[in-house]
Amino acid sequence: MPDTDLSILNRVYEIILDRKQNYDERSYVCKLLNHRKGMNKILEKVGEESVETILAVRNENHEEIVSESSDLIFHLLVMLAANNVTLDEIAAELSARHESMKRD
Ligand SMILES: N=c1c2ncn([C@@H]3O[C@H](COP(=O)(O)OP(=O)(O)OP(=O)(O)O)[C@@H](O)[C@H]3O)c2ncn1[C@@H]1O[C@H](COP(=O)(O)O)[C@@H](O)[C@H]1O
Repeated sequence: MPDTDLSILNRVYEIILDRKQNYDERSYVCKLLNHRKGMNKILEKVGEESVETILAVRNENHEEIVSESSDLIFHLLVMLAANNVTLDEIAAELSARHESMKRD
C-alpha cells in the first residue's frame, strides 16, 4: 500500500540515508550525493526547485504547485540528510516553536 500521508517523508528520508551508505549507480540520490560539485550540486537543486515552485504559484497552476513543491521538499530532504540533520530535529524545532507561540 502506498503512503498517502506525511509518513512518506520519513520513508523517503530513510531511503536517502540508505543511499548515503550503499552506492548504487542507478540511483538519482547517489548521483546527487556523490556529484563532482559536492554540496553545491544539492544546493543548486534546492535553489532551482524553489524558483520553479515560485513560478508555479505565479502561474496559479495548482497541479504545478503540487509537483514543484514535491520536487523542492524531496531535494530539501536530500540536503538535510547530507548534512546529518534528522527529521526528528526538524519536528522538535517546529514543535518547540508551536508550544512557545501558543496564544490560548
Ligand atoms: N522523490 C523522489 C524524486 N523526486 C524527483 N526526483 C528526481 O529528481 C530529478 C531532478 O529533476 P529535474 O526535473 O530537475 O531533472 P534534471 O533536469 O534531469 O536534473 P539535473 O540534471 O539538474 O540533476 C529527476 O531525475 C527526478 O527523477 C526524485 N528522485 C527520487 N525520489 C525518491 O527518492 C527515492 C530514491 O531514489 P533513487 O536514489 O533514484 O533510487 C525514490 O524511491 C523516491 O522515493
